[in-house]
Amino acid sequence: MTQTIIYEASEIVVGPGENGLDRVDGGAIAVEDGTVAAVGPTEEITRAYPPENAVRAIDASGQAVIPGFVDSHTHALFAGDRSDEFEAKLRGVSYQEILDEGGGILRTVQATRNASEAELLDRLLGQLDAMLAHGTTTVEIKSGYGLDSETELRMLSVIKRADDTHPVDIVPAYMGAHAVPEGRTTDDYVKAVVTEQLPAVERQGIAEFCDVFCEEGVFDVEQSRRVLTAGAEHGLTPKVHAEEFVRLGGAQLAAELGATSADHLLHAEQVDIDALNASGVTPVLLPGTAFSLGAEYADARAFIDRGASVALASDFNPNCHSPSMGFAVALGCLEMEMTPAEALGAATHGGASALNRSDSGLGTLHPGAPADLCLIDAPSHVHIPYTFGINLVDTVLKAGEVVSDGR
Ligand SMILES: N=CN[C@@H](CCC(=O)O)C(=O)O
Ligand SMILES: [Zn+2]
Repeated sequence: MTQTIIYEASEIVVGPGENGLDRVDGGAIAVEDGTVAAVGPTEEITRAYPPENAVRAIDASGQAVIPGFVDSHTHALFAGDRSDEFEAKLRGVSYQEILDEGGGILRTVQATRNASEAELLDRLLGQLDAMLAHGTTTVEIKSGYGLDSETELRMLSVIKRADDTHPVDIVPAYMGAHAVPEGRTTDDYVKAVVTEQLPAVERQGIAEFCDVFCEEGVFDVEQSRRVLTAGAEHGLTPKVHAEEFVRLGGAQLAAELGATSADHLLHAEQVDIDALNASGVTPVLLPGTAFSLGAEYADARAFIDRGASVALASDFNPNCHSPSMGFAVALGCLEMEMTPAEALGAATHGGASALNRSDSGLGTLHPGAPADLCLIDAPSHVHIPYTFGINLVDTVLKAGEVVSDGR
């Protein structure tokens, strides 16, 4: 028996195709065993999969169906509250001035070290509820607010427990090299990451990726190379925070190491784009960060026009306090000259490639892909950026099961 059939949708966004993003107007989608069995025009699909024979039949008249968002870059697990820094930034204090005075990441580190595992889990589950309600069905979450073995492992353990209990799939990334803890030199701390934290992270066996903040005043290219090379020796795939505030060389490092993604890239140049393309590194663009910092946006057109398949992610963190992928899509269109189809593709199958998960069809609704999808209260995907500031996500299915009913 067909598990679920969704029919009469105004539009179904299927995934990348010959002309960009394939869509079906007046479409239906059949789900069996948690995956997409068939997608196409309603008449054709309902003939093969009659709604009366399905366990669940959803009339999607007036609604569009899109793949669930794949948010490939977040720091969603943290304690504390940095809304006062938001006000300071509005008064003109810079992100790096705040960090230099022990605020920013270092303040979240203090709060996270002081939080119990139960408190952290409770907080993360709340964030995941918000993400799911906004249509995110897969999210990458980094550690990096511990900066010592004990708290980094605690963060990863909380990420795993949340993944085990919450419908949103979590991809765990270790980011001990997120900042240099107070009282340590950078080289001394890199040594601790390489000789103490990484072996412990490997023994724990939760993290899949290793990320580093390659940035002026944080970790330089050589230090970042040491962290990522050691991470790879401990079984972790590299990712790089690159060219966020200045052009330091993180993108070239990502290309050299064959990283899965290079993220931020606000100051990347043509040669960096070409190097990333040549090495198959997915560029992850984070417009919410530029928006909240009042910074220049990454040049999405330069990437796309050079043939890169970019990802858009939320970068949800205490400095960019929105987990909404719909908002990232709106910024992609309104501030980065992306078309709605490009932005939605970047937020779905683009995210899957930034997490090494394209092979499963994640981020698409092609037959065989996981049935992770959202019904939205609008007739087409164009309404997602067009109706910025409003959450259009109604029902969400994860692996074919209804996990959020839009209420
Ligand atoms: N740039 C470094 N890390 C985060 C910010 C984390 C924070 O400010 O707490 C980012 O990706 O934007
Ligand atoms: Zn980040």
